[in-house]
Amino acid sequence: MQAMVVIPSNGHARRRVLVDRVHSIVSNRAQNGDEQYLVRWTTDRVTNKPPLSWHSIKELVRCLEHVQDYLEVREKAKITVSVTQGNKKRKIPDSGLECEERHPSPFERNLHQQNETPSVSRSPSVSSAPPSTSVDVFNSVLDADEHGHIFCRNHPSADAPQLDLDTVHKMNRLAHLDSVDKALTYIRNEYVQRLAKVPGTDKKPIHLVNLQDKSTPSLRFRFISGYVLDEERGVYRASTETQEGCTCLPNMGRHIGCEYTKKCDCLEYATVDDSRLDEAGKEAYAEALANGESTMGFPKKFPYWAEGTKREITGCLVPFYLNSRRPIYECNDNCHCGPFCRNKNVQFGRQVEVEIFRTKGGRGWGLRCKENVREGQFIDTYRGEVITDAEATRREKASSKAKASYLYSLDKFAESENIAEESLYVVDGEFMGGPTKFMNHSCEPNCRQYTVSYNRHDPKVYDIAFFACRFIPKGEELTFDYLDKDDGEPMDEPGEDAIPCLCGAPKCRRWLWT
Ligand SMILES: C[S@@+](CC[C@H](N)C(=O)[O-])C[C@H]1O[C@@H](n2cnc3c(N)ncnc32)[C@H](O)[C@@H]1O
Repeated sequence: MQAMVVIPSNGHARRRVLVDRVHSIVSNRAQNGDEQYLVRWTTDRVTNKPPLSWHSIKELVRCLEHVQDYLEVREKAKITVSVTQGNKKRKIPDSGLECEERHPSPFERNLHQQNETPSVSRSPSVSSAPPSTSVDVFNSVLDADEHGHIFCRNHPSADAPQLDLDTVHKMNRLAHLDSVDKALTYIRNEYVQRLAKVPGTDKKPIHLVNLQDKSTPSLRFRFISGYVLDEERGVYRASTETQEGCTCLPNMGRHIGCEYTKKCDCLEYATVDDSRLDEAGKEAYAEALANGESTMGFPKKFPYWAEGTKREITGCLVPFYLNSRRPIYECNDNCHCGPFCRNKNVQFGRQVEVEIFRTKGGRGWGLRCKENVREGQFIDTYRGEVITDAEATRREKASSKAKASYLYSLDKFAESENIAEESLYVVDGEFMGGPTKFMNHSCEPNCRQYTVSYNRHDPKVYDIAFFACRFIPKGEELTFDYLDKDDGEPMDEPGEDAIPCLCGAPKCRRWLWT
């Protein structure tokens, strides 16, 4: 049962604004040394006077995504204002309205500079509530439930002070003068806390550093450790029955088990190692290829350096794979070879301590390593929602070309398996994914993306794994070539809305996307 209570606007530390009912944050102000934000509550009415109330940042700890959205709009509006000063026209944040330069009215000033005694929202059900001239709650009244969750009633109150959204947008000119540092710190701390909960961070942490400005990556992003398939729109993996495991046994030693590549079923589609074929073997292989037959029984290229080679390169990609675009087929959970099989690597996840950092050159956030990385060492996979091609096109159209793109097509086997473009899947790492979301493009990259499959019979869902293509010293930014171009391969002619590349490499192709 929810209790009708009077809620001090900067009340008890445990009181929290109920995030499910919040529409957005629409303003900010400084109040008695505290930072406050104007919450616009959801309502089923179409109105220019929705429920609004001021809250201390402490009460907004469950709504920091909304606060961050507001601060982003506010920051952009600040830039717009400074760019357009001089022609006396201003773009107003959020509303898209333009207004002539004007001075705030005394009412607006009052809204922003109130510093009277603790203000109180009025509830008709609380008869003892003192009459108040407070303007902390507008167009409605606040309630709280027994858990201290504050929410606004979903019907108008003629009793409450009135405030419309146009006035809020106009008074936001003053909001730009007030500090939002506390909110920025809360947002950053929240992000850091979330980073600490990402699976695998106990062994290999993910850090966050920003020496450029006070921003934090979006809190709307969710860290995930595996793909999230959009099953509602028909995205599925091939059935698990097709995910046959191999019959190699564990701990059989070098050149036995999966490394005895003639026998490992998982390597059926891996590249044949023709350097290990004698004349008769070469002939048989040519015949198998000509007849489109399975190459099972021929020795295959094993993807990783195995034990017995130098300890420091064990587990790294061998040059054959490193320098080619060949898919890597790893063993899977149905295999008999067990967890220590040397053909299992990427599936265990990130092995490198990384840092998300704000880049200097206008490329937003980037990712760098906190330890030296060896040539051929696995770094991490790209994660996200797996969506249909149609859904990816819809999302792409809905956002501008200049906006950061996080879409990654799973088209490796399209040609060989004759999969039509519209049947392909796409990984979208914008709203959920891993730290590789922050890897920027370079025309001379230090990492490269590889296809890693755990089910050779599923050409539509596989992992995209990043490996170092050369030694990367600790602290260097991790980059890959978004277009996966070969050295010297030219770009298409840039169109009108082509995006310039800011990688700064000597051999930069100049365009990120043409
Ligand atoms: C996958 S995101 C990389 C992370 C991104 N920097 C961020 O802050 O979230 C890709 C976007 O980063 C930016 N970007 C990456 N590499 C770039 C480059 N070399 N030049 C310009 N922008 C780049 C572009 O906006 C691109 O759409």
